[in-house]
Amino acid sequence: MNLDHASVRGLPGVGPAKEVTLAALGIHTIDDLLHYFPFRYEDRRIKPLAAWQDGERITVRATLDGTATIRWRGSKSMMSARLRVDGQNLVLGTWFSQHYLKSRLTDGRVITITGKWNAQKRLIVVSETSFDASEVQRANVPFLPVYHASKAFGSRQLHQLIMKAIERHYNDIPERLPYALTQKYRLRPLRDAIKAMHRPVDAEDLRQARRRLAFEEFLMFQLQLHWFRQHRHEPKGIEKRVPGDVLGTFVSRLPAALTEAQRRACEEIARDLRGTKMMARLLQGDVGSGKTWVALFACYTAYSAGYQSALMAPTEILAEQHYREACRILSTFGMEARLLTGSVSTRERTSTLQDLAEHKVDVLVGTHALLTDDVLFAKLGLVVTDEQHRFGVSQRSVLRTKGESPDVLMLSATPIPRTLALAVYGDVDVSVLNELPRGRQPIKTVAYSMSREEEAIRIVRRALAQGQQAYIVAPTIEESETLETAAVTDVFNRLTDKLAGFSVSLLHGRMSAKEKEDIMRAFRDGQIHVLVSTTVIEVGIDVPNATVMVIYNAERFGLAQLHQLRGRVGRGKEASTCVLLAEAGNETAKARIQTMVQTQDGFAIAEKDLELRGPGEFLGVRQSGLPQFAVGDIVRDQNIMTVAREEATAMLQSDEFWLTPSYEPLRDAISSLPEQAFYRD
Ligand SMILES: Nc1ncnc2c1ncn2[C@@H]1O[C@H](COP(=O)(O)OP(=O)(O)OP(=O)(O)O)[C@@H](O)[C@H]1O
Repeated sequence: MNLDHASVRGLPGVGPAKEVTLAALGIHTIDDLLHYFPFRYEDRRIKPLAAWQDGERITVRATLDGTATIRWRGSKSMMSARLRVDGQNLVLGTWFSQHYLKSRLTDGRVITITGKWNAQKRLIVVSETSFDASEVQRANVPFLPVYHASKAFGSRQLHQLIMKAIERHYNDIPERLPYALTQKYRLRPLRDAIKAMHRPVDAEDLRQARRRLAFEEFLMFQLQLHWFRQHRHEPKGIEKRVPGDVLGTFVSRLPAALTEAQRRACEEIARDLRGTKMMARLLQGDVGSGKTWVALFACYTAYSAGYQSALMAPTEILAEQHYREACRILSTFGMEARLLTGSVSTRERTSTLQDLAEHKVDVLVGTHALLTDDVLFAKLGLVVTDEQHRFGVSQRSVLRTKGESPDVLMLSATPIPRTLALAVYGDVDVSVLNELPRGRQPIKTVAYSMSREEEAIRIVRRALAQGQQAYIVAPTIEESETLETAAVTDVFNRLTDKLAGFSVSLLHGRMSAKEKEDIMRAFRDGQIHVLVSTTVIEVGIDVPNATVMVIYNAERFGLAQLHQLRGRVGRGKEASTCVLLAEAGNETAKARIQTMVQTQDGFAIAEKDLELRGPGEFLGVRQSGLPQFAVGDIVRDQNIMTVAREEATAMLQSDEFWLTPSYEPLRDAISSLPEQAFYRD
């Protein structure tokens, strides 16, 4: 029986109405149903009290000590009872709106409950209660699968239906991987893996099931990716005549020597620009590693071959900073740099556009203002985008159409693991700046509870007394403006009082570009001592005299963001401090803060962040272009991805793959590929 085509309609209990509700979940065939995997599992293994973590959902056998009491608030009830767990330990059980259970909660009765543990109050907020042996047995699975379900079709009901489908069609579940491969990597048969996903016997069972399914998914993905690349039209780049000593000339005019990593990246870029292939290179640098100079080198190289460059940044402040640095470094070569943002005056804009078209401008720096139709280059040969994941997919490609196959350099201050880079950006080459310019000192990071604000302020005051500056950041979402400014204003008002005698200023997303720029400039020039800000300072601001960073409600930020923020200090010769003020949170929140305290390596932090938050959140964007997998996790399962990649490459080159019947399912999968799947830009 072909499960791909078998409707769920044939399953016991599924009539026309159920069919519709299942279809709403995207389940049409039995194959869909079998592959509708839980999005998480509830850990139902009974653990001793000592192993319970605060905030964790736990399952435990408990003996009632006394009877339950009920309190009412309006129509809502709260029922409490003392419970004995693990022998003699007493804890409190609380049931919300479940007063109907009261008559069954009798003194001395043994029950099995599942609920959330509050360690401080020694209290379990109970969500499920099992009274008799059969109920307990039913509930007694080590991992309870939880499915994305609908009101009409609950998670539990879905689970039952899936188990029925497995029972009935176990032998119909086909094998898609050839035997040789399952043997080589000791992968279990697909049917066993599917069964284990829906009802794992233990943790190892689940692990093996996930491994098998992730392998298959990744292999398919890689096969499709490679096959597609082999058949697509490779855009040809334009060979640039770059003088042989281009790097030597560039370096000779710099205010300091390049780091080894910068030098390597520059060499790679020069090689790319000389080549016939269009450059698609990702420059990944940890905070403060000096990406700008490398980007400017790329512009200089394009210039030396007679081409113009465009450098696009996600915010005005950052574009302005790049522009200033471009003027400082590139003017020594007689290069003309111009700035184009939303706040450039019409007159200036008009003259810039004219000069651009007449090739009097060599580097155009700006925000997405560069993308408008009337921005026309005479001879655009290089496009540099900073933090390109902040731009929409369509925005990124517009800039490229302004030249004839221009080379592309993407800067990223969010270090991401290599596998992820490959998955996100596809076929790019990667240069990594994993080294800081000489003379930098490590940043001392401390985590305080919010109640220790005073101590943080003392650290700020000490730095100010030595003529240094400080950043204070309060949590916000750039877009939600009313809330944000209120929070920042609060902190600002308090600090203005407490730091009397120093100049304290406020910076937030609602200010005009001009206001922001004025404040940043004043801060850069040392006229402002303390900058209280929202995350608008997040990207790229470079003020070496700032040595203290205090972050309020640090638990609300992602790790990558905290790392970015912290990277604003420690950019000069003085020692710097970062204070994370955080509310005590759950384990994940604590783990995040600890990671920040322990390491300053952006790549290590990025991996941790991905592990704790998931890739979508890490990049902060839904449109990140990350491929979604049902089971595999591009971060946690990086090794599997690497193996799948190698296998896919080898497979496509082997006769066996193209000729042997056992590879047929994989061959079929390749040909059913929608092409746009790989046009990311
Ligand atoms: N090789 C070098 N030696 C000394 N200083 C350098 C070197 N390269 C860059 N710098 C300086 O280091 C500072 C940080 O460089 P840059 O702003 O390019 O960092 P970045 O990689 O963009 O980091 P971030 O993403 O944190 O902004 C700048 O002041 C820059 O002038």
